[in-house]
Amino acid sequence: MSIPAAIVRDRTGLQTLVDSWKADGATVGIVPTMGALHKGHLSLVDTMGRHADKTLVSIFVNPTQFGPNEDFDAYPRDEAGDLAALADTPADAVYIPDRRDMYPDGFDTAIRVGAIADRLEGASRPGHFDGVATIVAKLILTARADYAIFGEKDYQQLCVIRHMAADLNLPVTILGGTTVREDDGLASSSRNRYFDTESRPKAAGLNRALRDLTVDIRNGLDVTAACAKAEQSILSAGFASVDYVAVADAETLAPLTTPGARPGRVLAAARLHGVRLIDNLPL
Ligand SMILES: Nc1ncnc2c1ncn2[C@@H]1O[C@H](COP(=O)(O)OP(=O)(O)OP(=O)(O)O)[C@@H](O)[C@H]1O
Ligand SMILES: CC(C)(CO)[C@@H](O)C(=O)[O-]
Ligand code: BAL
Repeated sequence: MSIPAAIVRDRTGLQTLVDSWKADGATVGIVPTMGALHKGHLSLVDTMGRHADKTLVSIFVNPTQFGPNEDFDAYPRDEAGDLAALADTPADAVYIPDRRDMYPDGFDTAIRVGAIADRLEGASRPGHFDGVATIVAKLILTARADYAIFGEKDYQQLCVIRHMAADLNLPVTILGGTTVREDDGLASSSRNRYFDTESRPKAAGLNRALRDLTVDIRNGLDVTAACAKAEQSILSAGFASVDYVAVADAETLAPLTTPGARPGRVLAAARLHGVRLIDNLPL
């Protein structure tokens, strides 16, 4: 077992490393994460290894994307486990900055993406995507990344980042990675660690409801009725509350009232055992 060749903890170290890669003519791919790595993250690392000459994984629990009542303090942190998980993957280096390296005294800039960031997750988590867009732009630019990859599990995040990269002419190709799931359909997620043995089996109810929703929509059930049915199904599975169930345009995430006219996506967010889960599927 081998750990990734380099662990860098500040941006100067990262810039020196990237300079040496670029001097050799290598392309650089970044896999941004918040750690507590699981098989979903590792699939992104594998995919990046097939696109870029050098693969960089970043691990940083970004405070600016968490709301005041969210789980920033409790978010799982496991550096030793993460480094072990990255052994024998295509990761060439891991960037693990601290808060001061990322947000030095006087840092006072934010990127705000428009309508696509305001709906769904943006409505439930005000300011969330400002924090995501700002840190992702900073990571891409610091790493001089030719490629950056994000999972479809956080589908709106992927759309927001694509939008930002296009609007700002960032010289990077944004890749999407398909959602990796547990055997019962639950999307792999760092927050799944919060479940106990009683709540964990119930969590699969979110994906089940979305699968049924895609069938209902394809069978021509009215969108409002189909979403209401899915919401009821999530609650019946044992979830305490549902933030949203939506049928949306796959690119803009605007509500899709006439499915079939454009590629669509079904998305939902709900709470179980104090854990906020999200999931989505193509329509
Ligand atoms: N099951 C998955 N399949 C594919 N990609 C994933 C999966 N889970 C997370 N990712 C992606 O990994 C990257 C880092 O995500 P993050 O570190 O927040 O992990 P997470 O499991 O999504 O955690 P959280 O519990 O906070 O949602 C993001 O691009 C995210 O979309
Ligand atoms: C992209 C990201 C690493 C930015 O902090 C985070 O939102 C995540 O892990 O999905
Ligand atoms: N995986 C998305 C990061 C977040 O929930 O803040």
